[in-house]
Amino acid sequence: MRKIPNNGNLKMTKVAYPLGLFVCLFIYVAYIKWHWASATQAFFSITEAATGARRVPQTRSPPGTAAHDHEVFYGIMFDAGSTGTRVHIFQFSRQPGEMPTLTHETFKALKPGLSAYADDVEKSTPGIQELLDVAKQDIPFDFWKDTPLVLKATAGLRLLPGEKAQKLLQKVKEVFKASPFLVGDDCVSIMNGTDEGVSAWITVNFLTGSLKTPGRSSVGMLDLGGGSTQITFLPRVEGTLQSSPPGYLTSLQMFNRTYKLYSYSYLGLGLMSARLAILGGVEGKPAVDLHELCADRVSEVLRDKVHRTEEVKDVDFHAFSYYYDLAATVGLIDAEKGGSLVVGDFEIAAKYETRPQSNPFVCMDLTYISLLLQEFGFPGNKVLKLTRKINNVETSWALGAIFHYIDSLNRQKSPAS
Ligand SMILES: O=c1[nH]cnc2c1ncn2[C@@H]1O[C@H](COP(=O)(O)OP(=O)(O)O)[C@@H](O)[C@H]1O
Ligand SMILES: [Ca+2]
Repeated sequence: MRKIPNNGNLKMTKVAYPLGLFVCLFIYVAYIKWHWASATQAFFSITEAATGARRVPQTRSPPGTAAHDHEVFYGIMFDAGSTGTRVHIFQFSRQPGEMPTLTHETFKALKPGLSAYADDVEKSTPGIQELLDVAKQDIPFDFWKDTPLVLKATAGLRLLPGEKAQKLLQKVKEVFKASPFLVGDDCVSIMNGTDEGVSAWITVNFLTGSLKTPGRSSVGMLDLGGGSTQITFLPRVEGTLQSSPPGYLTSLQMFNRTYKLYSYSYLGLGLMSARLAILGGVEGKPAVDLHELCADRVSEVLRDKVHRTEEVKDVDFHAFSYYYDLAATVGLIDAEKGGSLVVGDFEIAAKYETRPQSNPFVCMDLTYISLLLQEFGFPGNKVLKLTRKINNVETSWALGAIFHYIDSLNRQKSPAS
């Protein structure tokens, strides 16, 4: 029997050291990789369950974004306003480990508002169906069942008797439940006025970039609807916080920050409700100076209704809805692009409005806007930005509200986070 030379042990040692080192290295790398993967997975799973996020090739590339492997998800928000119902279909994209970004919005509006069907709720369904069809065409089939569908109603339904409003919401809920989208029990509701103002503030500040950039100063927002009007801004002056009556300050938590906002919604001071209030008291005598007569009535209607803050003079404000529409109607801004004006322009335009035949309300509407802004505390030389869209997205409360809704879905799925 041949004896195996003993230098085998030496050879084994020579091989074992590098092998052992390699195995250790392998285990270390595998551990790091697993640890990283489970950490990021935990982050994704929060939103994955709630929003149906999944990895797909990009369907619509936002400008300047490479079509990488990333998640896409959608959210549908119906705005049941007092003068019309609108659908906003939002497409979001998220790179691994990053915050979602809004990549596209599809928008469609119908008139009249839901409250017009208060006495015949069945008639409300074709319009809702039509807007749902827009969502079906816009969102790829695979995403339907994971896409949250929500309707929030504003002043029109707030002003209806409770029972009538509930019947309308119940009808919408039936239609939503029969749709292929993700529909929770809270899918239709009347939004409170503060949430409406705060959501619109979130929208403009998200779209102008101030929410993402700490330290960048925020902008205020002014929304003038048909039935109600909102003013929201982030006070910087202690006096504003001290002097605000109860119900005018609200706390918002967003992207790990807490904002103490001044926000108020005036129900009944929307443009259409103001018209009713103004005209209700006009006596049938011929007007000598239409603007003056009108201004007197508007002043009466607004008397002691609006809280004034000194600080609004110093905050940059974006104004939309009827502020925008009226300014565009009389040529103060470009109807497509929007623009800036000073508050006093509304009064000048009201005085010189010479087309009462073509639009009998213009003078009154401009006067109302002018006096409303003065009541808020804006001086005539205050510059306002009038915006309908920022980066191709509608400036409306809908985007802020879908953020909030998706966030609450996530928290329901993952209460510990
Ligand atoms: O998403 C939107 N994009 C553009 N304009 C909008 C949008 N939402 C509401 N508006 C505008 O709001 C005004 C009507 O207000 P609305 O019907 O929402 O009343 P409400 O807010 O008092 O319920 C109109 O000037 C309409 O053009
Ligand atoms: Ca509105």
